[in-house]
Amino acid sequence: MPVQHQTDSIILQHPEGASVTLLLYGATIISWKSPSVDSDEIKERLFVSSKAFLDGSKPVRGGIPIVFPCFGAPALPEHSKLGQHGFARNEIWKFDSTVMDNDAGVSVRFVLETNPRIFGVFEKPFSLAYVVTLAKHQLSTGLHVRNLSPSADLDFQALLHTYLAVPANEVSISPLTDLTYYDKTEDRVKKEMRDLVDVKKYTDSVYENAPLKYDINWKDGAIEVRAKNFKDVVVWNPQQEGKNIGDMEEGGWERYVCVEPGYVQGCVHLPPNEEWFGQQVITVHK
Ligand SMILES: O=P(O)(O)OC[C@H]1O[C@H](O)[C@H](O)[C@@H](O)[C@@H]1O
Repeated sequence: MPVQHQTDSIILQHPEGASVTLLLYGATIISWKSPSVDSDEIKERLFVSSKAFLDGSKPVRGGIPIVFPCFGAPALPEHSKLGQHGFARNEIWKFDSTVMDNDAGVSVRFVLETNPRIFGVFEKPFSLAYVVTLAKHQLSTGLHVRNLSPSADLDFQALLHTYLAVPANEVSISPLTDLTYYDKTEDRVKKEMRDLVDVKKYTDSVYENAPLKYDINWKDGAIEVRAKNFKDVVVWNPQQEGKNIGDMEEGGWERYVCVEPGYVQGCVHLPPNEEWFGQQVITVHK
């Protein structure tokens, strides 16, 4: 069965070996396995900490949590009751439909609508849909945000917090040269001078108006991330600071880099009754 329904998760299975496991909690993808281009060996492509909570008691430390409607601590007055990274990553989403199921791939759609708990912290009428598409070497994740208000804008930030399983001390991310970024580790704005960005030291960088296509390379691997409408990208690896993260496994920071396409500098002002779509497409090249 290409789409398997478990009590609290959905498993997608591609005929040529790729698979995805998604928790309904947060619509968080917690596993993406894919063959390499030059071999049929199936590898896990996402990092999830062995200390992550997968029981819905806390956002998952790894995989692809969805950040909405604020990134980091809330900045807008109407977001003031929200926690870090908003509520989408810690609400239970509903499976909506299988969008596609053929030899090219399998695609499923999830939805999140408001509920009394969300309404208590965020009164704006909205609906979210998340479309996950699995192909042999590719995972696409698209977030649709609909403003259900007939009269007021919906202001939000959104981001896909992707933990790529890579050797962090070898990996490079490019092209980010000449971009302006906010270095959260130093609380200041900088210009990126490096052609190849690494995460050998504690890195928490928010690149603004980024090129929407990123090459993530290391000795034995190559992954490309493309984005649509997520104009910014965050590169995060805590290095030894990871010891202060309760649900991070010891040394986990050596096994991933977060490359997070998002709209997080400023926010989307979505007019009444309109829809916005942001997407990332991750392709395994090696
Ligand atoms: O610990 P979390 O709430 O999951 O956030 C994890 C990280 O998310 C983003 O990458 C932010 O830029 C970081 O500042 C933050 O530490």
